[in-house]
Amino acid sequence: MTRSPLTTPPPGAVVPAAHPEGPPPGTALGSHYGRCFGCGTDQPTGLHLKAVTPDGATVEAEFTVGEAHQGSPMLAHGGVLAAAMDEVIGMSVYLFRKPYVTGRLETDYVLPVPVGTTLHLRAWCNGITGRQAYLEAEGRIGAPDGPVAVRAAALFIEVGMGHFAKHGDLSAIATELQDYEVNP
Ligand SMILES: CCCCCCCC(=O)SCCNC(=O)CCNC(=O)[C@H](O)C(C)(C)COP(=O)(O)OP(=O)(O)OC[C@H]1O[C@@H](n2cnc3c(N)ncnc32)[C@H](O)[C@@H]1OP(=O)(O)O
Repeated sequence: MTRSPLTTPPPGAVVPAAHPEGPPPGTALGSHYGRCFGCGTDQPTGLHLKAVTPDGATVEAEFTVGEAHQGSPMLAHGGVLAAAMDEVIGMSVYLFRKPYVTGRLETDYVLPVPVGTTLHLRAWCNGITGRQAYLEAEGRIGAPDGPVAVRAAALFIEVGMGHFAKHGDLSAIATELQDYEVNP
């Protein structure tokens, strides 16, 4: 991954262990919000990511590129692929049971991804320091050990629940985010 200093964990950043109250290894993660473009089942043209955590601290997911995800004829749009990386990385940092949002997302596009391809995604945390979480993901074509088509590195920033209350739909937040710790 070609990573900038902004997405590279500084010395002292710690890779967290699985949260004691997090999902056990092998758990399917489901959708965190029905209308989410990344994982929501109520979003017809969304990505419909299907995710599982193999160890409580990382995420593996599948995304099948559909007709609605094209940029050029029968090839995936780069922004859609970035959205898939954002989503799987977001799912992985949420395993630590605090609310985070994407601050920065960097993407390397390695291979074109035709419509109909199932991308096997994997995301993991390289370290957390203060409110900053440094994460990475990759997407492989056709199988978990298939050729790498896309890589991403990200900086996620921990926010209080007030972030979602101030900027989003407060009534939906109560049901969607009730599992996470509320920051002071
Ligand atoms: C299961 C769930 C899956 C979800 C997957 C999808 C995730 C998403 O897509 S989230 C939506 C997209 N992201 C957003 O909308 C975020 C919009 N941005 C914001 O709200 C704000 O800029 C926010 C919250 C990131 C930071 O603002 P704020 O809380 O005021 O913190 P701020 O003081 O600016 O920054 C905190 C630290 O992070 C650093 N930082 C913040 N943003 C960045 C950035 N883009 N690049 C580098 N550093 C940054 C700051 O420099 C600061 O560092 P330090 O503590 O060393 O001074």
